[in-house]
Amino acid sequence: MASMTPVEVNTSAGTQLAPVNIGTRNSVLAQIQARAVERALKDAYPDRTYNICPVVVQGDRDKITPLQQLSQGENAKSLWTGELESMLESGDLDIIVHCLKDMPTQLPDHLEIGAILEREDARDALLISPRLPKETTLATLPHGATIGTSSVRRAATLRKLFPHLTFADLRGNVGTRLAKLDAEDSPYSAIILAAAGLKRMGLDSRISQYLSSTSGGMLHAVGQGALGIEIRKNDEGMKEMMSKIRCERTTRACSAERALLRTLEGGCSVPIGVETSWQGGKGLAIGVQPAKDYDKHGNAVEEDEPDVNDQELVLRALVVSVDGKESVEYEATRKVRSAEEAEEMGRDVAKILIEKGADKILEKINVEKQWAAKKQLEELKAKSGTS
Ligand SMILES: NCc1[nH]cc(CCC(=O)O)c1CC(=O)O
Repeated sequence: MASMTPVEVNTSAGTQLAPVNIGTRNSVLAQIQARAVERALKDAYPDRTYNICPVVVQGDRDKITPLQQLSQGENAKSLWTGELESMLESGDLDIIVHCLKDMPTQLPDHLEIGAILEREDARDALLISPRLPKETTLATLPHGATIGTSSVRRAATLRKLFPHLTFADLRGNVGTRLAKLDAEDSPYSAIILAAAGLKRMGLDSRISQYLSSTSGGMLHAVGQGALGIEIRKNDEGMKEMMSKIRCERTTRACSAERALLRTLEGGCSVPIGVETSWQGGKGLAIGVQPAKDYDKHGNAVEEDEPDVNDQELVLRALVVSVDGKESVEYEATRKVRSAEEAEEMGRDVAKILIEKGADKILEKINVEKQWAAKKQLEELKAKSGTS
């Protein structure tokens, strides 16, 4: 089935290009995202046909092993993307739709990001147990309240800012996590999820507080809220199609974020938070202008955007220790005229964070992670009766 260039198929209607096979995880959210990409492609190429192919991946199958251990070492790459990437490499798929946040910063040799689409809300969101008042925020949660999250970044940042809160693991797709929050005997007072996923699923009415540097002091994950499309490097046909649906502003911002993460050598499970915005342009050189403005309901305010080349990218980044006691933070502002220049900015900000002590924080986390993995392995062996 390998199709490095579009295959021509003979039908009664004449010669036709083969359908574009779109790979996706099989969760509800993943399939909504795949349909959004299909729609964008259909708009640009109405004459092509499209096939959405949902695939069950390892990360969705294994719900027992703690995420941090699952994503150790070589597993880190394959957990959410491995099976789909094999199908892309073999030609069974032509593109894979990913949450950019779940994509490793280093891709397999023959694959690349073909396009990054316009970003949905990049922020994290706080959702409150139905037992608590809807207007509850991080700051007004009761002392000792338990927050459900499996994200080291989210827990570490919140430990730093809200030491009165406690944290417990919470896994599963968005629907499962909401059900666990709402359960009568739920151990959680609140959970934190990406606003983007909730908005895509039409569940944003559940959000009690949108979190950002100016609300709750939370920075989001690298690439959060954006979709990344993976293609084969040598697939010129797909490259051409991708160029019609990419978003330059999002591509530059996320390129800076991903280069920062790559330089700090962090996987998706390390406590690095970022926030990017664009400022200036159109004679608005004074005054910060967020990448998107949001009204009081959390909806993006549409306005004429200035030319991205007239603007400056603001990149803020935070590295925090797991206990929340140590952290380094930095913010840079720069004109970036291409994705490559944005990557350079990301690397430069990473170097400054390292100079400020980020390497020591990350080194300690890696040592602790290896120790925890070793301990877990020993426990498993002891349980199964082998030595
Ligand atoms: N960690 C899992 C994950 N990966 C991407 C999203 C959805 C948001 C996005 O597109 O970035 C989520 C869920 C969440 O963090 O709440």
